[in-house]
Order: sequence, then C-alpha cells, then structure tokens
Amino acid sequence: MKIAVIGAGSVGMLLSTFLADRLDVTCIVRRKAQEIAIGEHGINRINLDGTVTKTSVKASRDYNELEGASLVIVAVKYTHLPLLLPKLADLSVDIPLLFVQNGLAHYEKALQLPQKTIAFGSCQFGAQKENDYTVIHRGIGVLKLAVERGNAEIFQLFREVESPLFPVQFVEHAENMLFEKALYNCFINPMTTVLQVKNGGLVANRHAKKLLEALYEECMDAFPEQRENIAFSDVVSLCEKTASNTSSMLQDRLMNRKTEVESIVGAVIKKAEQRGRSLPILNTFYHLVLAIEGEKT
Ligand SMILES: NC(=O)C1=CN([C@@H]2O[C@H](COP(=O)(O)OP(=O)(O)OC[C@H]3O[C@@H](n4cnc5c(N)ncnc54)[C@H](OP(=O)(O)O)[C@@H]3O)[C@@H](O)[C@H]2O)C=CC1
Ligand SMILES: CC(C)(CO)C(=O)C(=O)O
Repeated sequence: MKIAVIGAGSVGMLLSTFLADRLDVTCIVRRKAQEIAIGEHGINRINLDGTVTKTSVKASRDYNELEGASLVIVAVKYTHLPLLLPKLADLSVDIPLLFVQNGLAHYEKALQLPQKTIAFGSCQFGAQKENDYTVIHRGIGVLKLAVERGNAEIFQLFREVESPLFPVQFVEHAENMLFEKALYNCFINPMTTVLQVKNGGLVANRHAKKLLEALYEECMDAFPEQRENIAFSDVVSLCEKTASNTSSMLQDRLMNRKTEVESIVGAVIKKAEQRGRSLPILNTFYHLVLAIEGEKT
C-alpha cells in the first residue's frame, strides 16, 4: 500500500518514519536538495534514547505521484495550504486525505475539497527536523485521528503501525478534537515563542508556570466545558513529555518564518469573542508573537 506524505518537515518526516515500518511511503517535497537527500539516505529518526532508526522513505517533487497513493497525508503548515489546496482539488476524488495541522482554520478549507474521504489528525508528540533527511523524536504523544467524512477503512492502517512509541487513538468529532488541541497550543506555543524556551521551560521555571496556569484559567473561564477534557495537570504533562521539543511556533520564529499564530491563537480568540469573552493574557501573547514577526520579516 502506497502512502504519500506532502511536506517532509518535522511532523511529515516523523510520521513517515513510523509508517515506513510496514508501508511504502513517499514524501512529496518542494526542494530538489531535499528530494536528493531523502533519495540518498531515506529518513533517519533519532529516537528518544538517542538511537537512530534508518527508514526507506522515498521522496519526489512530482505531484503526479499522489495519484497512485492509497492515502495522502498533508503535513505542511497552515501557512503553506493556500498554494497546496488547488493542487489537492485536482486530485482524484477517490484519494482519501488526512490533514495534520494544528489550529482550527484548515478545517473548513479542507472540507471544501472534492475528495470523498477527509480526516483530521491531532499530533501530541514532539518532532524536530534536524536536516533534510533527519528528524528528532522529541516526546511520545498520541496521534488522534477523526474521520470527518467518507470511508474510515483506510485509516485502519494506523492500527498496524501503532506502537508504544507511536500511540494512535481514533476519536469521533474532528472539530472538537482540533479545538482541544488548539487550546493546548495556545498554552504552549506562543509562550515558548516569546520566552524562547523549549516546552519543558514552561514548567521548569516557576514564573513561567504561574503564567501558564493563569493563561489556562483564563481560557477555561471562557470555555468552561473544556475543564472536563483538559486539566491543568494535562497541560503540565504535555510540557513534560515534550520537554526537549522546540514548539512548532518557536521553530518558525527561529527560522524567521511566518508562524501559525493566526490559525491557532487568533482562531481561539475569535471563538471566545463569539461568546462575549475576552482573553487578555492570550491576546497579549498573540500581539507579542505578531510584533516579533513584524520586526523580523
Ligand atoms: N513540530 C511539532 O512538534 C508539531 C507540529 N504540529 C503541526 O504540524 C504541522 C506541520 O508542522 P511542522 O512539521 O512542524 O512544520 P515544518 O515547517 O517543519 O514542515 C513543513 C514542511 O512542509 C513543506 N512544504 C510546504 N509547502 C509544501 C508544498 N507545497 N509541497 C511540499 N512540501 C511543502 C516545507 O518544505 P520546505 O522545507 O521546502 O520549506 C516543510 O518541509 C503544523 O500545523 C504544526 O503546527 C503538530 C504537533 C507537533
Ligand atoms: C505538541 C506540541 C506542543 C509539541 O511541541 C505542538 O503541537 C507544537 O509544537 O506545535
């Protein structure tokens, strides 16, 4: 069974290495240098214990490769989607698509595509690209999957590749799943980006942890129904499990790229406003991240 993963960044590479255990995986990349690097080396995963797992993932810049795939996983950032969506719209409607972005903004855009089967993933693991063919696994966390429309059968392949290092969980409601993850990202991503610390830094420093808790309380006051899904200890636990990870937003900041602050933080602030709630702490981080971006780009 052929799987295509669009985007060989942190998440695309990490997912590819776990899938390649049992499946034929090709990453669709946009740079020739990366196509050559993965062609020569496959993808190497640096495991949590420092060992290296070499995998036989292939790479191609040819989007025609997508047509032969049993599943296409879209692992680019939200900011990359505008250029990619028209290409996906041209694909056969029978090819199932799985979107693994953080945030909320991709949900409706993905569902406007003509494909019959569309699913969403929420990644709670840490992943960091080391170079064009190497990814570091920065913390075990579940990959949640929700099939929003179409035939769920193909996604059973994740049952074949799941393991204690790569746990997988199927959930019912994609939008709820994405919102829950967006809240976690609102707690972790902007603060790590502004403070320039790894995820663990938010709970290792008592001042940062106090701020994290205040941010959590502010969001739970606005979305009280989420208290039963996310306890503050869950937030602390995610920071601890991914302690050595550089959050995806901080990775963007460090690489001088546009962050996903709008599709994650901006989208949550809008949802709170719709219920007449303001989130002053989160709003401050939102503007800080945008100010930093404006300064650098
Ligand atoms: N990193 C993490 O720990 C986690 C990230 N996430 C989420 O996963 C998503 C992906 O993030 P992440 O992997 O960190 O992002 P990265 O920036 O590391 O990777 C994105 C990749 O997409 C590639 N790309 C962009 N456009 C195209 C295109 N048209 N065709 C082919 N490739 C393309 C980029 O290529 P190029 O190198 O050429 O720019 C890059 O390699 C984000 O929504 C993020 O929020 C979720 C959980 C954890
Ligand atoms: C899970 C977590 C917080 C890992 O860093 C993430 O989603 C991200 O970095 O975007």
